[in-house]
Amino acid sequence: MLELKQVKKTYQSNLGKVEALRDISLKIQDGEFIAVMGKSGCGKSTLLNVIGCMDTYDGGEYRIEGKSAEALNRKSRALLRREKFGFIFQAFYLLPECSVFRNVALPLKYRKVSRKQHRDIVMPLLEGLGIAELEKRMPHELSGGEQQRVAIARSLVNDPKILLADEPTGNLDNENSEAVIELLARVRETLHKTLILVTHDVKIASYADRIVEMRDGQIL
Ligand SMILES: Nc1ncnc2c1ncn2[C@@H]1O[C@H](COP(=O)(O)OP(=O)(O)OP(=O)(O)O)[C@@H](O)[C@H]1O
Repeated sequence: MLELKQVKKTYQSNLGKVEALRDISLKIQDGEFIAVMGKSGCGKSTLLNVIGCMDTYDGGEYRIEGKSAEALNRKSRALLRREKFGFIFQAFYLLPECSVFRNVALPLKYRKVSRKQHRDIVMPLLEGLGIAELEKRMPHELSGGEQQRVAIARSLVNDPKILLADEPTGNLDNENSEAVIELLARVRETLHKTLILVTHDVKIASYADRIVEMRDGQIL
């Protein structure tokens, strides 16, 4: 379970202080699918970054399976991030010079999983997501929807419990958006993941169990 209690995050910029998160309290149960919605600048990405230990917070409390995220140093935070979370972004962030297979296998390299094992881990994932035939293609040879499917495979390769998706359909047309959200919903269901997804799109959010609506750094 993930639990945030009155979490605060303030950015300092040239223009002064920005209170991106103001007393956010939220409990997310294992296996839940949550959509985070709200106007541009209301703090959705900041919330996702704090939840995924990509960013620190400066007030309140955040517990991951009962453990406080505050006490963690940089290295422990990075380890926790790698072990527990899979990330999916609007811009896919595939490495342009690497094949589909190598993009998906990349997180295994960082975990020092032997090369021999890469195929046994990556291919079933690609098959499950219906993209095994794309394994040798380069990212520029893929459609947006295919690129996002590859990014989803990469997010799953370390078998994280929690998937964090920031506008995963933001760069896709309607047809591909629907295919990607249906895939994410199926992955979450069959692999028993917790899914937290930021979206502007009401139709995409309607797939979630619960919608969290934000405004000016707060949950409505
Ligand atoms: N690194 C930063 N430095 C200063 N201010 C920041 C920084 N990152 C975000 N902000 C500010 O914090 C607030 C929340 O930003 P955030 O990106 O979380 O919003 P968002 O709801 O995800 O927006 P969008 O839908 O446009 O992606 C905004 O006012 C933004 O300008």
